[in-house]
Amino acid sequence: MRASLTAFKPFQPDRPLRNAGGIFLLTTLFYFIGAELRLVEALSLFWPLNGVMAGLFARYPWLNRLRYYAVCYVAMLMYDAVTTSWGLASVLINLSNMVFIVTVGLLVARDRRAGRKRPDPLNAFRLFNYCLVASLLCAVVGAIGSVGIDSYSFWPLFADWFGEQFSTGVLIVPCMLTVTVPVFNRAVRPEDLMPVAALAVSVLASVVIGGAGSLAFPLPALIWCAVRYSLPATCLLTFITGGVEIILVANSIINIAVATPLSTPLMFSARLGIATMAICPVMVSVSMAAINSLMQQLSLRADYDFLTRVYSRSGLYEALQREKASRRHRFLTVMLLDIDYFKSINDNYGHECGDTVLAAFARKVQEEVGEEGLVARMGGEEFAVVVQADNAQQGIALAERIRRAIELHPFSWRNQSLFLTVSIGLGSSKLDASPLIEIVNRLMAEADDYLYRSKKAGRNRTTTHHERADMPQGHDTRPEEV
Ligand SMILES: Nc1nc2c(ncn2[C@@H]2O[C@H](COP(=O)(O)OP(=O)(O)OP(=O)(O)O)[C@@H](O)[C@H]2O)c(=O)[nH]1
Repeated sequence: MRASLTAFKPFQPDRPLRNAGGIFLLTTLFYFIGAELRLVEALSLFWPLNGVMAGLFARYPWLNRLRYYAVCYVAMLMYDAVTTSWGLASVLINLSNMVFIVTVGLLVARDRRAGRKRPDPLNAFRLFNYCLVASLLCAVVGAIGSVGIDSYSFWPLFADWFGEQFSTGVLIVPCMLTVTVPVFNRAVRPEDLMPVAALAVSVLASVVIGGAGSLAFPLPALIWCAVRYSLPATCLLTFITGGVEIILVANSIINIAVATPLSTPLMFSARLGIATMAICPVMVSVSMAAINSLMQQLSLRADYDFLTRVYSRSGLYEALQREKASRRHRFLTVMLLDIDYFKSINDNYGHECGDTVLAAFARKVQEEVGEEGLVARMGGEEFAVVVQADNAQQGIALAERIRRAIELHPFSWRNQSLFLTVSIGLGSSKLDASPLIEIVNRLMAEADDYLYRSKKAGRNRTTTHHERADMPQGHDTRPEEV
């Protein structure tokens, strides 16, 4: 179910007709929703269309084409032609919607071209400013267009247009840019729902207590959501909270002016307050996303070797710490692998070739070891493999498999095939009650000793303390060498 939802892509660069159809349908749908929320004949209480379409054009940069904007505009005009008697005023009013959509769409597209894709706090703040600029421009055109069909003069209309566009834009555009199919990595626990519960309680408190300050009641709960949930979830919850607050204020269910009746300036102030509040959780959430991604990068950098993508020395010990509980087998084998005459690769083909070969070598070893063992780069051209097995022979057989695989593998470098060999020293023992790290350290020293012997005996071989009788069939019979 999730896979098919993820695979579904409503807009694609090479499907112009489908894109145009999608834009037409979405415009009509959100125009309908906005029109249904109209308090009076003229202006809507909550107008999601501009935020949704601006977010759509911002999310899919290839939609930033005159023809797609035209489809959107035509859909609005057609809706008005069928449902209102605004006549020519509709041309100007809908042009104001387009001003908002195009301004945000183009400004975000410009950001993308500048390579600012990552969710960082500055991007969130930039988005806030883009909505501000787009709302001001939209309000000028919208107020001029509305003067003829409304009893208000220009400035109250301008304030209404601006407040409405700005608040819905700030609430909806981040949502549109981040919305994804949710991923639940583990079962939802009751404590995971606490921030949402706190949010519901705080909105309820706004209704019960009332007054201008009550609009800010959900802020701490929203910040809690930002810390606990993902960026898309935070944007969605912020949007829902802001939208609900606007509707509750407009219907006097949240009474922010106990003594005076609801008027346009009051609504203007409420919308601005909600929009300003909305930026806080989004900024906290993007900060959290940036910190988490940095932490992940740092721990990856520490745990994995950057060049070869296998564990680093410290990463190996971290992984062993995690493995300590699972002793599924009786034996542990530690191998040290050292590429033979690696210096000559650097000397003959250059350091870049040496790096490429090291990465390919690590990949090949990892491929042979599979999921069963841990591969780490201990430094330079020396690697370690740690595997659990049912007996010592399994470890020896794996070492020989790796050695043969490397010997036969053509490492390619600029249309040439280079062949390498590897010397392996091996230590293995029964798993006893000692801590795993202690056993590994002991076996590592043993493996190092046998690696030295492999090198000394002529390289391209595996050496271990196991007697010939213990060795798998078909093996070399040199004493102490497999
Ligand atoms: N390209 C590249 N070379 C490295 C890296 N780390 C270590 N080396 C090189 O690996 C070479 C190791 O050389 P030696 O220790 O003399 O060993 P060897 O040439 O492999 O010979 P034996 O181990 O005795 O078979 C040195 O030339 C190092 O500069 C690396 O990250 N990238």
